[in-house]
Amino acid sequence: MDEGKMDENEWKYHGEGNKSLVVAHKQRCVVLRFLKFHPNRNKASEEIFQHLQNIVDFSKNVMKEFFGENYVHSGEVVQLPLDFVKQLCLKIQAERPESRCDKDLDTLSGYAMCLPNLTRLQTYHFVEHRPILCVEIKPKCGFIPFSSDVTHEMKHKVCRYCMHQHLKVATGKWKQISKYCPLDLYSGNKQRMHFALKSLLQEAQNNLKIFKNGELIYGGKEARDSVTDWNELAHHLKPFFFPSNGLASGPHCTRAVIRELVHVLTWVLLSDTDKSRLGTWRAVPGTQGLRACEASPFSRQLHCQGKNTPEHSGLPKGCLLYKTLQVQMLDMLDIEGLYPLYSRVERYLQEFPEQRKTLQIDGPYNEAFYQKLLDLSTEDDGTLAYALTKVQQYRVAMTAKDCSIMITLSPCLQDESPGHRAVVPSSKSRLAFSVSVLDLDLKPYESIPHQYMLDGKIVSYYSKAVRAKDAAAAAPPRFKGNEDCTLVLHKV
Ligand SMILES: O=P(O)(O)O[C@@H]1[C@@H](OP(=O)(O)O)[C@H](OP(=O)(O)O)[C@H](O)[C@H](OP(=O)(O)O)[C@H]1OP(=O)(O)O
Ligand SMILES: Nc1ncnc2c1ncn2[C@@H]1O[C@H](COP(=O)(O)OP(=O)(O)OP(=O)(O)O)[C@@H](O)[C@H]1O
Repeated sequence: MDEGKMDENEWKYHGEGNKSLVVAHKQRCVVLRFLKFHPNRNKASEEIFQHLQNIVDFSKNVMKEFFGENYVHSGEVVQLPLDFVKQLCLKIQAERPESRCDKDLDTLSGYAMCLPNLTRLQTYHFVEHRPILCVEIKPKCGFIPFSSDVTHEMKHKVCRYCMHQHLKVATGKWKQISKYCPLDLYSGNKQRMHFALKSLLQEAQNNLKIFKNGELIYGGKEARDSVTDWNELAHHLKPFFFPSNGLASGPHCTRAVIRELVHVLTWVLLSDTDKSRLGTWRAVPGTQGLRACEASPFSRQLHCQGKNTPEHSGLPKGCLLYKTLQVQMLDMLDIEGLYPLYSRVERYLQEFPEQRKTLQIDGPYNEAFYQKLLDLSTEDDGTLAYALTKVQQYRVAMTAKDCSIMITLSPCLQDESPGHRAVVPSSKSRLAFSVSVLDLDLKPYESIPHQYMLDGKIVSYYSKAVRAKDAAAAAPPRFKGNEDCTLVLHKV
């Protein structure tokens, strides 16, 4: 990329999260990722450069080690002409979702990250002229805390995602509770994974997006605009999964296409595409914390039928879900066990603020930082060193709990050899695929008190909601439902 000759018309709005905004090049397979800030809270250019460089270093020196070379794309920091950034900001403003406009793109520093566009196969060159489908999944935390520091009994039964759903619906972030439960997706059991993926397709929230040829075609909508149109989706997907046969349109075709998509995604998610030496790295021995979640509709349905939830069938050790889960499990103490250790570090820093740098709170995220994360002991010897290691491991685990998995699929042309690319042996079409992980920015040290507060809020809201539901179920029949009420009114 020639940073000297940048034209905003060659770029288009691609997407954004809470902290960054992404634009994609119209011809080439690259994106620019800018930081966002609350209005009037812009930082010094040097600070922004350092922050972005830290993101790149953390990705290269830490996350690549944990996830494996193949899955992580670290990108590089680039300096852009300020005029280009300002024009780009104006050009894309109208396309930004309203709910994200509380923050503005950083137009003052001129720094951004340049990354491969992961919604296209990772060729990093010019756009390939063959259709490309990309499914982005933000799977969230895939285990139930196993720490003995957990005080809320509910946290041993119901996963955080399922509990959080209730609070999110109550606060209006989403319209309805999703049937998706991360524990089903991470179970490695095909039946449970199919259920999880179908649930994501029914209620995408911010956990599922589908792109076709780099354009968003499904998900990524705000609560008020989210309409699940499977017929339209199936129309987009049909050429990928049923390229030659003449499946008619209509509900039968829609179901067949969705089923095929779910099967292919499950196959890809379970495939071991990383041959790096780190395939067997484990945060926690055995299957600790991997039980089913009581709130998952899949488990509840089986429970009603008097059956047990099929246990996880075990994720293959090289697959991205397995690696993500292992990194998430660096959170061995849960926020309840971690918070007192954070307070220990915080007390030390209050007394010796100049030590912040030595302790590598804000980087550098180098080999030494990575090595310290490998100490998995949970014997608290009362030292600052122990507390610091657990705090840093927690930050890394939280990062893995919030990352996204990108799966790209593209049909192999007839008689074409896939070359170095892995292929889904789908019966209807041969699809070359690649898998990668994105949004691996280390969570800030400062977010720990917020995590602690939020955890309490999620559990107490959920417990209250469950109690209210139980009370309603136990109430005399005339208070039970609308029909009963109507009858009483008729009598009057
Ligand atoms: O706390 P959670 O689980 O709600 O996660 C936040 C995400 O909400 P979600 O529940 O996925 O809708 C949230 O996503 P949205 O902005 O809601 O799309 C962010 O990813 C946030 O991370 P950060 O503060 O921007 O670094 C996430 O915050 P962290 O907890 O990962 O810091
Ligand atoms: N390299 C990439 N290639 C293609 N699309 C990308 C890439 N990086 C980000 N995106 C898209 O942009 C969106 C926002 O990016 P990202 O998740 O990094 O933002 P964020 O603000 O850090 O997220 P969060 O809300 O989790 O903090 C992603 O969900 C994804 O759809």
